[in-house]
Order: sequence, then structure tokens, then C-alpha cells
Amino acid sequence: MSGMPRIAVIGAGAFGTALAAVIAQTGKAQALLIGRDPSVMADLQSDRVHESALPGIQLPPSLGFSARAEDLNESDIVLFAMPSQAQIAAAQTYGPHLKAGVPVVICAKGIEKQTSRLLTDVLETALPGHPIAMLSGPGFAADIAKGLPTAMAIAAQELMLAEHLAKVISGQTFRLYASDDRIGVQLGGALKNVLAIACGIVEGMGLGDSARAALIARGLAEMSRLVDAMGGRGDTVRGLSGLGDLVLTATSHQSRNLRFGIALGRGEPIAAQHGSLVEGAFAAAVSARLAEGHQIEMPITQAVAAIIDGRLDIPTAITQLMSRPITTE
Ligand SMILES: NC(=O)C1=CN([C@@H]2O[C@H](COP(=O)(O)OP(=O)(O)OC[C@H]3O[C@@H](n4cnc5c(N)ncnc54)[C@H](OP(=O)(O)O)[C@@H]3O)[C@@H](O)[C@H]2O)C=CC1
Ligand SMILES: O=C(CO)COP(=O)(O)O
Repeated sequence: MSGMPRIAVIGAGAFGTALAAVIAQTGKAQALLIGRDPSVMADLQSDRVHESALPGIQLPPSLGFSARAEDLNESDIVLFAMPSQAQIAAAQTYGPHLKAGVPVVICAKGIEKQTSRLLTDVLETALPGHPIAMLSGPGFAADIAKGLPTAMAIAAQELMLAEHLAKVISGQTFRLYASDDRIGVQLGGALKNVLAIACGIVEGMGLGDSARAALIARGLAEMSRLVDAMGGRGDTVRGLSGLGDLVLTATSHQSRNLRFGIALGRGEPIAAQHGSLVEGAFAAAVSARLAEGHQIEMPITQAVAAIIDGRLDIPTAITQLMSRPITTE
């Protein structure tokens, strides 16, 4: 056991627990899940089932649990699996307990709402001296934790680090592809949530599968444009993070973003929708602002942002999207 890398996952929600479970299952690393609530972590230690996050799924016997930030000080790799808007707070809480220079992998799909900064920039500032990587792509936590085949992307500034992380974290059922385009990989994850809301609206209004397919294709063009404008490679979003994740969350009712959009399309008030995490509801406004700042066209994203803000009603948004000037693809 002693020669194995130690990997800690912070954030004992659905995704963090699933990642910790699948890493423990590889048998190549010692995995530790760190959560905030001592009683939840103690229950996990004894029951090995996270009923609220991953109901009915048995977690592997080799997975460790802790509520103590101090237990991070032995970890060789640390995954941050809390929501986007909580990443900075988590860096402040857990940063002082990290071993010098260990890579930190962001496992959230979003952009910081208050400052419009990319999460890699946010954590690079908050955790100086730690290489910041980004894990994103198609994969529902429950599918990952059940050991169904899943593949995602992992990006670091240095391709060699991304390749190392991909090798250490991947296993029989969970496969990572390495990239050095952190901007493309993270924007793919953040923007697909906004487009999944758009697809939900289309479904909720009964506008048909053809409209959904058009949104996926034109949404991909929007993602690609913003990635290019922000210094990434537009082509990255044609891979797992971007197209792969958009196909998943634009079509599966497991997606919270899709379900949120369906409720909007059915005319349910936003205020009535609370409870589960809808990252796209945060990402819509900030990505619309980024599009404006970079002077690029992202009409679908901008329409979703305006609908969520209450500045535009859905029928008008559709009319506006359909009456834009005819152009080339
Ligand atoms: N669920 C999924 O299928 C997937 C989710 N993701 C992404 O993963 C991220 C997390 O989503 P998900 O796991 O579903 O969300 P959940 O709501 O299931 O869990 C979020 C977890 O984050 C913890 N948390 C919140 N703030 C902090 C903090 N400051 N410090 C430490 N922990 C904190 C919460 O702790 P507490 O319980 O104590 O409140 C909670 O356990 C999102 O960005 C999502 O887009 C990516 C791929 C798949
Ligand atoms: O990102 C996800 C799967 O890849 C999860 O999607 P939701 O956050 O919409 O549930």
C-alpha cells in the first residue's frame, strides 16, 4: 500500500463521492473522501452508502472517509469536487493543509459568477505553487459510482501532468483523456449546462427533437467561439468536454440543468425551483457577459441568460433566434 499515490477528493456530494469510489476501485491509489459534516462522514465510514447523494450504491471497502482538513497533508493529488461558486471558499479552508506543490484538480463545471474569472484562474491565485488541473466531460455521478463505462477529459497547463493524472486516476470503468487546453475543457463543461437548459426549454414547450438537434449544433458553435476568444482551442469542445457532455445532458433526464429548463419551458416559475444544484443558471449570465466583453455572438446563451433574469419571455426569445439574419454555417 505504501508506494501507492494518495488521492484526496474534497466535497462529499454526488460527484465527489463517485470520483473517490472509482479511484479507490482502481486499486492503484489510496483514496480518501473529505466532507464537511463529521456525522455524514462517520455514517459513510460505517454504512458505505451515501443515501442522500448516491442512494443504494455500495462504496468500496478500500475508500477512506474524513471530515478533518488536516488529513489532506499526506495527499499527493487533491480533487476539488464542490460546486463552482464554492471553489474559492474551499481553497481558503483546505489550502493551508495541502502538501507543497501537489496538483489540485477542479471537478466543477462553471465560471466564477462574481468576477467572471475562469475557475483555473481563481484557484491559481488562491493556491499559489499548486498546478491547477481541470476534470470535465460526460458522466453522471451515479453512472460513475455504479461502475458503468464513462470517459472524461483532464487538462493541465503541462500535457505531461495531464497525462500523469489521467494514468493515475483512470481505471477499468472510468477513463480520462489528457489535454493541455484548460480553457477549452473548462468552458466546455460550463457552457454545456447553459445549452442543456436551452434544450430543456425546447422539450418543456414541446418544440420537438429537430429543434433540440439544432440547438446542440449551434450551441457547439457558440462554445467554440468563446473558447477561441478566451485563448483556448475552439476544437477542444468537439471532444468529451463540450459535445460529449452536451449530448448527454441535453438528452438525459438525469441532468438537473435539462430538468430546470423543462420546468421553465412548462411555465413553472424559477422561484419554485429550488433544491438541487443547477450550475447553468449561474453560468448563463456570466457567459453572456463574457461574450459581450469579447464581442462575439452567443445568441442562445444570451437568450437563456435573459430568460433566467426575467428580461425576456420564452416565445419572444424563440422568435428572435429564428429571425436572426441568414448566414453561413
Ligand atoms: N452530479 C453529477 O453527476 C456531476 C457533477 N459535476 C459537477 O460537480 C460539481 C458538484 O456537483 P455535485 O456533486 O453534483 O453537487 P452536490 O450538491 O451533490 O454536492 C456538492 C458538495 O459540495 C460540498 N461543498 C459545498 N461547499 C463546500 C465548501 N466550501 N467546501 C467543501 N465542500 C463544499 C457540499 O457539502 P455539504 O454536503 O456539506 O453541503 C456537497 O457535499 C458541480 O460543479 C457539478 O457540475 C460534474 C460531473 C457530474
Ligand atoms: O455534468 C453532468 C454530467 O456530465 C451532470 O449534469 P447536471 O449538472 O445537469 O445534472
